[in-house]
Amino acid sequence: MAHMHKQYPQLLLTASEMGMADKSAVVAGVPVMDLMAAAGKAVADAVLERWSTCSVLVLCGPGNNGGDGFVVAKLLQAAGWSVRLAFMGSVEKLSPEAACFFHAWQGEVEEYSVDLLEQTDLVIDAMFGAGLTRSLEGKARDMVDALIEREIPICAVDVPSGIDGTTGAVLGKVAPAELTVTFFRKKPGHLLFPGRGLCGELVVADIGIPVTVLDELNLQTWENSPELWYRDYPWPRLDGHKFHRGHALVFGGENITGASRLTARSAMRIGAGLVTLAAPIKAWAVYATALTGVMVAKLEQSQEAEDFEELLLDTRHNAIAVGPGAGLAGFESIRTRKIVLAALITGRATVLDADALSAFANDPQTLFDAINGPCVMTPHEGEFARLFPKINKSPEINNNLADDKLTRARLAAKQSGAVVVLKGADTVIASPDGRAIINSNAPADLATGGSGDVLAGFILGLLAQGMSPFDAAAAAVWMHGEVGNEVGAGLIAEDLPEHLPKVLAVFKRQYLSP
Ligand SMILES: NC(=O)C1=CN([C@@H]2O[C@H](COP(=O)(O)OP(=O)(O)OC[C@H]3O[C@@H](n4cnc5c(N)ncnc54)[C@H](O)[C@@H]3O)[C@@H](O)[C@H]2O)[C@@H](O)CC1
Ligand SMILES: [K+]
Repeated sequence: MAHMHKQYPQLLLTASEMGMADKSAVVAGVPVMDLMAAAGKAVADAVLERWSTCSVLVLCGPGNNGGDGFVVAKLLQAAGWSVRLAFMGSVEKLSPEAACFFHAWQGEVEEYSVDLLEQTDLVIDAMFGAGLTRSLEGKARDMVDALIEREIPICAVDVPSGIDGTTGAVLGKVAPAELTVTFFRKKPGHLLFPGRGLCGELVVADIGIPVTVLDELNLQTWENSPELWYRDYPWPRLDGHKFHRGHALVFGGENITGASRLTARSAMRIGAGLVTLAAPIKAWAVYATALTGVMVAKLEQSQEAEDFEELLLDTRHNAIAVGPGAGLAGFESIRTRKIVLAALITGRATVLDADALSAFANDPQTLFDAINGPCVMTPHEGEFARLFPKINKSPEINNNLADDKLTRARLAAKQSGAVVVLKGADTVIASPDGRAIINSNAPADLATGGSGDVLAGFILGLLAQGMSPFDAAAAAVWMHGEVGNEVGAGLIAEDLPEHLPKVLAVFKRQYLSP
């Protein structure tokens, strides 16, 4: 990710970072009046593009989000729409800019009342944006309740009111928008659930903030996109050789053999030159029968960990995956731990998933202490809670107001020394150095058994080809989402590696062609 430049459109800004960007824009000579006028115009334009003339109610709040609302109201009225405006707050407390646009509105200013919704076809939600600090109360809350109940189409300014733009948390209740127009850059709350599910279509509008303001901010959060890592993607070289493409090693248990097979096959599909699956002797025949391109190594009974260590003496095994189907019952748990530690002590690139994480639930520190090389952990929420029990309760988590996935993943990466892929519909990939990526292309179809085993395999395959753990994790998560979209409804985990070539072909055409 050496090429990750600050001005990439994928950068995400928290509320305070956005505030700093606004200030820098002003210092650079763009007055707040201009920013607010541009913000309001962007919203009005987006509305005019999508809806035909109708009765619109603009709900303005006490801060600058309301200021944007005054601008929208005036523009829609100028376009011939029937516009009513309701304002909550005191004019004296408005910022000079918002006050100026308030006075420019020549129509009636009404009080908040749910009766206003009677003859309303469309609502502009300019109640609260980045300045929201607590749950909505009183008339604003009543209005939101009524909006939820009546299902009137809503266009939200910046964020649907009640969403914390930094975390995606809902403070109180939120009426879902059909369209959200935000400014300059997306905010994490547009991509993290529950916020993401309430934004509807998301438009990012340029309001005249110069991109150079980003240089002054130490921004560390991006929306996942090939733009972030395609330059480091390990395409096979024409003069290459399978040995240049790495040799991945996967541990497979004896009870659930499908999981590690999916991992191994997925590592091959994404381009690992060779993949060996090491399996206990009891299950060896199952693996050997089922696998063709993937090689199978035998681990003798009750010395599986020792045999695995011996395989690791061969330094050509340059990337290792442990977890899918590794086993947790009785002695299996001890064995899984031994195998994980044997992998980590080599300092080679390692993916830890599923049982490899749960096996350390009682002693996470031993795992974290052993991580001294490139390592990617891929917990889902359950595994995360087992491995990082303190993080879910720590005060950094937005004063316990929100289940802030971004902060949790970052803290976990820092604490463990591994790249943490906190899985879900809004998977977060966090690096121990503080960088984080939110993924946004995964369809719901991916929530199916074995899907995580495939993801572990994609990461493994990219690590084997020499990609750095943060890049490999981001690329694999993105590919996983794309294949999910490619297969769509009816998807089963087995489909994922099989449809990957189609996704790779499109990706290659888009990002590798001259
Ligand atoms: N700062 C700028 O330069 C720009 C800001 N813009 C707009 O300004 C917004 C941010 O403006 P503000 O920082 O004024 O924030 P808001 O407009 O979101 O609201 C802040 C006000 O609401 C109050 N408040 C917070 N939570 C409340 C609650 N639950 N109940 C009642 N009152 C509550 C605060 O005390 C404060 O008075 C952005 O979302 C965007 O829409 C745009 O105009 C573009 C330029
Ligand atoms: K809003």
